[in-house]
Amino acid sequence: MTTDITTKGAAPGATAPGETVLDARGVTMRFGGLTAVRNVDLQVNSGEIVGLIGPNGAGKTTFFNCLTGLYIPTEGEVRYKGTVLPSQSFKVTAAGVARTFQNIRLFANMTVLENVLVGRHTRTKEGLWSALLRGPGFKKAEKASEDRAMELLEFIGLAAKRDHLARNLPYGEQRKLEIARALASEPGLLLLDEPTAGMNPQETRATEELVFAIRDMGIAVLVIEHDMRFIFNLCDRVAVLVQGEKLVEGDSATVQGDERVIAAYLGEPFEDAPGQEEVAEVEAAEAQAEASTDAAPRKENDR
Ligand SMILES: Nc1ncnc2c1ncn2[C@@H]1O[C@H](COP(=O)(O)OP(=O)(O)OP(=O)(O)O)[C@@H](O)[C@H]1O
Repeated sequence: MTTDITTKGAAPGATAPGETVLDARGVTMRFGGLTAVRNVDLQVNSGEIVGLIGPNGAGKTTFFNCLTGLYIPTEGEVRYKGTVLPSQSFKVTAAGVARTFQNIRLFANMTVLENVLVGRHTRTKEGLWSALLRGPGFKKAEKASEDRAMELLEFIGLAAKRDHLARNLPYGEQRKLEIARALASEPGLLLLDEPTAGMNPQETRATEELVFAIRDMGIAVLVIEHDMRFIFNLCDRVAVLVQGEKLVEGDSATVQGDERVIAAYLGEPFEDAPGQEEVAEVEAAEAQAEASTDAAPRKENDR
């Protein structure tokens, strides 16, 4: 892991301890007749890493999109540090909520450093176009921005590759660069959508450390991930979405042991051998089924 822990001061968007950073209430998102997210409440507090898990199509990304202004929820309200979030994504980023995407969305033909600088556009007066066109305003503010961008690249371990084109980075480094770009907007809350997708175990482990380091800088984190080892190692709290609804929320041990979560998502029914009561229950049910089959007249096509 190349994360430079010496850069680990409080981040500019850091949140005071004990503050509720994200407060989503009754969030519902319908697409025509399909309810992708139904009446979901979720809070993230300062200093927390919260996981959002669930089967494919459960509504996790749709919920993220409702938090970040990509979708306007059909019902419900999303507050960031007590204020209702605006409905446009660039305003949400400016308010202090940054995200990464399931499918990497870097500027492939820009350098590593330029990608991070673009992420800073909500924090510079010059704005996105000036940053892209390198106009006079941008030149003036360039030094301070570049220093901050380099700090972030040091933090994620990509400083040595500042001049490489983003498209030439290995996949795991592209994912890290996305995180650096999100951090460049100085968020108080970072939303990560499947940050370890496609990573090998070493890269996943390094990402775990990176997320802990981000949390330690005072940035709250909400993360969607299918890698359960990653989620249960990392998160203070985990919420489980199934068919758009929040099924369970709790610490890792509670969620891992919840039979509804096992049945709907984790898919490993029992860690231990079934107890005597369960064996007796199954035997009784089998005996009853056998008796009723013998008694019932068979239908033609059962033969
Ligand atoms: N823009 C959209 N228009 C219509 N239906 C949508 C739209 N976006 C998502 N859906 C549907 O909403 C449901 C939830 O999708 P979503 O992508 O949020 O699930 P997910 O939990 O993130 O899945 P995965 O783990 O596979 O990424 C799915 O049935 C999906 O097809």
